[in-house]
Amino acid sequence: MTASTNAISFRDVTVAYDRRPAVHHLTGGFEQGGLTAVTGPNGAGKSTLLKALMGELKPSAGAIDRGGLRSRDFGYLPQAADIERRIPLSVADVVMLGAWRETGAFGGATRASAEQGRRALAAVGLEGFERRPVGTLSAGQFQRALFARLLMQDAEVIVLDEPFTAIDARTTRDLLEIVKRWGGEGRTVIAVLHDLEQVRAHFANTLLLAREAIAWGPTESALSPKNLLRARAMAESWDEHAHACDGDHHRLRLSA
Ligand SMILES: Nc1ncnc2c1ncn2[C@@H]1O[C@H](COP(=O)(O)OP(=O)(O)OP(=O)(O)O)[C@@H](O)[C@H]1O
Repeated sequence: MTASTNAISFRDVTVAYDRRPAVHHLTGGFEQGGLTAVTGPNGAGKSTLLKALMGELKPSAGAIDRGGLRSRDFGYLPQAADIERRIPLSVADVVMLGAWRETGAFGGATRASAEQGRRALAAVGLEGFERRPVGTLSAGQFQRALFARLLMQDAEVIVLDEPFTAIDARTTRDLLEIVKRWGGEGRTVIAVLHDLEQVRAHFANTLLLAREAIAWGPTESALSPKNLLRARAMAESWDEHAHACDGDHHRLRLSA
């Protein structure tokens, strides 16, 4: 992968909580256009990596080059648990939030954006749900509404954190089609996923993360049995009380 084909590059990036690295000395790039999966064991730093990419967390070392992309070029769907669903918003409200670029922070929906919102709801199979409070939706329906919002955002880079976790098979299938369409349109999609069969079937590139990169490249080779074993071994030997990263280039301290 050459630098010129990367939309976003990481150079020796470490992201730490209380000086304990969750992502450690990560170097590599997300290819421009197409689908890249981020996978790895629990606690591997996948969500942390996305938060750093979105600018929500600041690396304690290294640099992220977003290749001139601005924050408005990114559409981000955090993990379900991170999203507050008890606020009294309707499905239409949630979807129209994706149009803020056109409507402005306090502007009302234009006729064009309202029509776009209806099309987005239809695309995710939620016609007729406009007035429903989001709190009354099933998990799958809520995820569909959030995908409709992403459709409205029309972002160049779409960042998804476990978009199909706790989502029924039919919804997963429908939303996966939208993800594939985004890739086909030349958008860059970066998705944290646990289902390796899904990754192998639909994602050309994969970052296999175990706090550091085990592999980052074409999915077939990134998810080789050898790499998967190594990722698991790394996870089993993580010492949650590991020493703080002192900025050197050693790997994470592993317990004996
Ligand atoms: N806000 C936080 N404060 C302190 N430690 C955190 C925080 N968020 C995550 N961590 C720790 O950082 C490490 C990486 O967490 P992260 O959520 O990024 O992993 P993940 O790969 O997304 O995990 P999972 O697959 O379980 O969602 C874990 O050890 C986790 O406990």
